[in-house]
Amino acid sequence: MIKVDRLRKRYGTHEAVKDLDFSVGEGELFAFIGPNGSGKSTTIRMMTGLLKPTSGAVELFGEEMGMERIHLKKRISFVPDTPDLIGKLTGREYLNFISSAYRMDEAAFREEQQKLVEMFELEGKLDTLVEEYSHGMRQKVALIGALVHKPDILFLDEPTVGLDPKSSRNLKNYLRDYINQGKTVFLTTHNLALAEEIATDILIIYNGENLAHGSLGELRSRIEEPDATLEDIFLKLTGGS
Ligand SMILES: Nc1ncnc2c1ncn2[C@@H]1O[C@H](COP(=O)(O)OP(=O)(O)OP(=O)(O)O)[C@@H](O)[C@H]1O
Repeated sequence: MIKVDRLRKRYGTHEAVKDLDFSVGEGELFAFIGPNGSGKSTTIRMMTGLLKPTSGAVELFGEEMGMERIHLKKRISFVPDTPDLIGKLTGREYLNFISSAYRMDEAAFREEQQKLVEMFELEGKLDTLVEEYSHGMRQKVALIGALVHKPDILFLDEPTVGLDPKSSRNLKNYLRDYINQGKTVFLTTHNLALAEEIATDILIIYNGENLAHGSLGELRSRIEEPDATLEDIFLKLTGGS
């Protein structure tokens, strides 16, 4: 579903992402973790065709991804770390806009929207202007917009930031079901407990480079601590105490 090949990004003289190589298959949840400024958002923006790589390539569904690849973009969703929704629309108008942009069947849209609105406890709040929503409510509407058309690949940059504990848990369960249906999820997060619980594959990026990659079990073997948590592994490999 995803293949990243020697991906690099330079901002001026700063090498933000250096020679990243990995792939993600169907039914996998790939957790991309790393300290602040390590290159996660830069990578995810290149993967979703929002930022041009300095060199290297990203393939989605076996085809090279790029800014103009609309037919690939139709099959994915991306929720950035700070979703920039249109403030003068209500939540309902925003979701209707998403539905028409993705040419969704009206009945399928209504049914899926209803499920997601219940999951995030936004009943009765969809007719409020987005600019009047709290940060968490905006995050929820952005997530509903990303999930409602059931993309084949879901890219999430820090999806649980701003969500209350119940919504975080509901999202976690939703993502688990989602990959069980053969969909693919690529997420960045500082919530290592969440990544430990649901990721099938984990990559730790450090200063733009692949520091470690594998399943939780493989990462535990790498530091020779069979009972280590992902937090233990992360801190050990990135030099934390
Ligand atoms: N538009 C830009 N121009 C110049 N430098 C940038 C730009 N965007 C990011 N950077 C730099 O690239 C590096 C990687 O940033 P990036 O936002 O990808 O990190 P991140 O891992 O997502 O961080 P965080 O966990 O804090 O969100 C940082 O050193 C950052 O300062």
